Amino acid sequence: MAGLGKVAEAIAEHPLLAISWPKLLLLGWLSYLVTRSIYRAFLSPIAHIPGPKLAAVTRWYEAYYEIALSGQYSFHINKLHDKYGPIIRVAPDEIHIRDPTFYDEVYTKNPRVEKPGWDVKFGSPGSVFTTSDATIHRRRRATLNPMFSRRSILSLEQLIRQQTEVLCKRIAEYRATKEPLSVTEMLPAFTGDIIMEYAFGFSYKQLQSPTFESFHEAFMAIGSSAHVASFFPWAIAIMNLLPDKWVERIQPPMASLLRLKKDQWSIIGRKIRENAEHGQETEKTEEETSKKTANTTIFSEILSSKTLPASDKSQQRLADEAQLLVAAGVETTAFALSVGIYHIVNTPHIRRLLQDELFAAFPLGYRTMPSLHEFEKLPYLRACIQESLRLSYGISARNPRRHPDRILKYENNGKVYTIPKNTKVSMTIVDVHHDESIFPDSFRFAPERWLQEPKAPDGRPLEQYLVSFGKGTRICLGLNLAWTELYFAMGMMFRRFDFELHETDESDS
Ligand code: HEM
Repeated sequence: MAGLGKVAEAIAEHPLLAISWPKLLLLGWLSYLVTRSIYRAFLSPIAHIPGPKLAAVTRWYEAYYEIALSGQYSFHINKLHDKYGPIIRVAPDEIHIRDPTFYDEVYTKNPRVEKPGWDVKFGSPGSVFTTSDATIHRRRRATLNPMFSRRSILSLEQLIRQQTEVLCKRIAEYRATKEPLSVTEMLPAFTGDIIMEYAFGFSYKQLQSPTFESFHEAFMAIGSSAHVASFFPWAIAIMNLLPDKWVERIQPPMASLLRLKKDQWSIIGRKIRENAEHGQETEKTEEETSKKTANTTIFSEILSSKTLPASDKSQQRLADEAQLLVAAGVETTAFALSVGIYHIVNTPHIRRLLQDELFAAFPLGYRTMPSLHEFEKLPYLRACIQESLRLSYGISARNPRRHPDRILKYENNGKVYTIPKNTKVSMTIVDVHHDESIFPDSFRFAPERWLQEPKAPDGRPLEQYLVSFGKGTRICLGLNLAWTELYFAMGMMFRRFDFELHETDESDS
C-alpha cells in the first residue's frame, strides 16, 4: 500500500499531471459519462432501436419534457413515432411501441411480468397498483380479487343504487335553482363516497356536501407532482416526513387527502388491534372472502387474510393501499362519466337515441331505479359507456412492463426488432384508442361504432382494442365496480334529466 501511495504522489507531482484532486474527480466523472453515453448509444442491447440519440444517452431528455414542459413527453413521443416509426427508444433503458396489434404481447397474462416505474411516482410503493415485483403483486392482488369479482360487486349494488339516488337528488336541486352544476366536481364525490364505504366502511358523504368537496383537487396535485417524482423520488419522501400542516400550507388541495390519511390511520390502526386481539379465529381463506357479508370492507378482508404475510398488513402498507385504491376508484370513473356526459349533451342526436332507449325501457322515470341486469340489456347505453371509456383512456401516461423470462420480437415492414429480456417496454392507451385504422374518425364520440358486434380490421372483436382497463395480469382490479357505477350514473342521469352545456367546450378536457 505504501508503494502505491508513493506512485500516486509521484504522478500528482509530475509537472505534466499537476492536477488537484477535485479536478481529477471531475475528470473521472466526465470520462464515466462519456463512456456510459458511448455504451448506451452504440453498444447497449437496445442500441438497434430507432430514436433520438439524446434520449438513448440520458434520462434528462425525458426530464426536460416532463418537468420543464409539465408532462409533455407523451405528446413528444407521438411526434417521435411519426418520425422514426412504430418502435422507438424513449429512454436509455426503455422502448415505446405504437402499434395496437402488439398490445397483448406487452400486457400479457404471464405471471412473471413486472410493472416498473409506478412505485416512485406517488410515494405509495406498497399498493397493488404500484407494486413492481410480480411475486409480491400476485399475493397482494389475490387477496383483493374476490372483493372485486362480479359477484361481490353485485352484492354492493344496493350501496350504488342509494348513491345514485343521492346523485339525482343533488342534480334536481340545481335544476330547481337553475344554478350551473359542475359535473367535474360532483362525480368524484359520487365515486369517492362509494369506494370509501367499500374500503373503510365509512365515507365523508362528499356528494351531500354543498360544494361537492372531494379528493379531486388533491389527486390532480399528486398527478402533476408525479412527473417530478419519477426523477426525484426523494422529493416525495421529504414531503412525507413533513408535518401535515406544512404540507397543507405548501399544497392546499392536499387537505382532503390529509384528512383521509389521519382518519384511515386511526381506522386501520383500530382494525389492526382488533385483528391482533381476535388472532387466528378471524383469519379467512380466499374462498371465505368471496362470501361477503354486508359488514365486509376491503380492509377488514386484507387484515383477516390467511395468505398475506404480516409485512403486508403493516400500517404503512395498508395506508399505501388505501390511498391508491381511493385514487383509482375516484378519478377514472368520474372522468369517464364527465367525458361521456359532455359528448352526449353536445350531440343532440346521440342524446335523443340514448333517451329514447332509456324511456322505452324504464317508463316510470322517477319512480324507478332499475337493476344492473336491466341496464346491461340496453345496447345504446352500453355503446355510450364504451365511447366514454375510449375517449377518457383510463391512464394517459405510458405504462412500462418488463418481461424477465421472454425475448419479445416486434416486426415492422419485414424487419424484426429483438427486445431483450428485462427491457422496459411501454405502450400508451391513447395511441390504441386513436388508431385510425381501428377507430376511424377516432376523436369523434360515436356510440354506433360499438353496435352489432363490430370487428376490427384484423377480424378480432372491436372490443379487444378497447383497453381503458389495461390487459393481462395488471388489468384493472375495479372494472366490475366501474362498469356498475357507469351504468347507474349515466343511465339515471339521462333517464331523469335533460342537460345543457354551460360555458364549456372540448378545450376544457
Ligand atoms: C372507468 C374506470 C376505470 C378505468 C378506466 C381504470 C383503468 C385502469 C388501468 C388502465 C389500470 C392499469 C392497468 C395496468 O397497469 O396495465 C388500472 C389498474 C387498477 N385499477 Fe382501475 N380503472 C377504473 C376504475 C377503477 C376502480 C373503480 C377501482 C376500484 C378501486 C380501480 C382499481 C384499480 C386497481 C387497484 C388497479 C391496479 C391493478 C393491479 O396492478 O393489479 N380502478 N385501472
